[in-house]
Amino acid sequence: MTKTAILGAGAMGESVLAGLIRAGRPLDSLLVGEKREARARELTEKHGIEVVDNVAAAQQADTLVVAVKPQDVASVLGEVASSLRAGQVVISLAAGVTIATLEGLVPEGVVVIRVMPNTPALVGEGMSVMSPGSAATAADLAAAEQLLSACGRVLTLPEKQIDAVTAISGSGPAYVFLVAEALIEAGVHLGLARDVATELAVQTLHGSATMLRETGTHPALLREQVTSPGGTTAAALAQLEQHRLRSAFVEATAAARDRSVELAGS
Ligand SMILES: NC(=O)C1=CN([C@@H]2O[C@H](COP(=O)(O)OP(=O)(O)OC[C@H]3O[C@@H](n4cnc5c(N)ncnc54)[C@H](OP(=O)(O)O)[C@@H]3O)[C@@H](O)[C@H]2O)C=CC1
Ligand SMILES: O=C(O)[C@@H]1CCC=N1
Repeated sequence: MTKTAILGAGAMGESVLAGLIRAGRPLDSLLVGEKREARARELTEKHGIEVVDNVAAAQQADTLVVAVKPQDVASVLGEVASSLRAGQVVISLAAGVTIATLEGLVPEGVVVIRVMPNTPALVGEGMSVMSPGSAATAADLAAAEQLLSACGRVLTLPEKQIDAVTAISGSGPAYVFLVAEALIEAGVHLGLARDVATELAVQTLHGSATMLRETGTHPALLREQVTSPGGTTAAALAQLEQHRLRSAFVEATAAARDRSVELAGS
């Protein structure tokens, strides 16, 4: 089996790592590049994974998943560049780091694929969008898709859409977790015990997402089914409309998209 190394096992890198392990990827086909001793020990204890330095990871792996902060991508790829060889695949998860920048940081012939994942990869329910670099073949893309599909769903889109993708699915889990938090707090405000409010909110989010996925019905129709004329839901939705929830999402995602564009220039 080919070897995959994850350089930078923070929130996103560890989510991908855990997703791959959960999907049954053999531990000896995975490596992590991590410079901090204590974190390396923690990752080995938690996942049973071999942790090495970035250069050793680059030498041993066929595919490198770069999951460091956008501002650290250049230094990490600079560190491993002389160990990279033609045909090796570099998958960058970094927001705002363009394919052109990535290709300028690796030797010619190294395949670059830019990916925007999200943290539900941890439980095999991630959403990843891939944009192929100029040297990527159909076989490289198929292999990357196979790797990422262990962590959830995968789409391939042109790079020009990646900033918008980042705003919707990359950052998206944070919006959903914020909604969960808000619903739980609202339940507590209404007098429910916190654990009860949490169970109600989490199962309602899970059930609603499953219903969207399994029925394929438009969310507006599903919302109408909940909204009895003159009832409780109509009263609540009127408040959410008055507080401009829809335009808050339009403005929030535009801000995320703009920040992704801005990161490309930094
Ligand atoms: N978090 C998310 O939901 C998403 C993140 N991303 C992208 O993933 C990337 C990582 O983000 P996130 O996980 O949130 O950030 P974190 O800060 O949680 O993770 C970055 C990791 O990189 C490690 N690191 C830093 N320098 C090096 C190095 N030289 N060699 C090896 N490891 C190094 C850090 O280790 P240490 O702590 O020891 O410094 C840390 O574990 C970003 O580029 C982000 O844009 C993309 C989609 C979603
Ligand atoms: O907040 C960020 O910049 C990263 C990219 C998408 C989600 N988290």
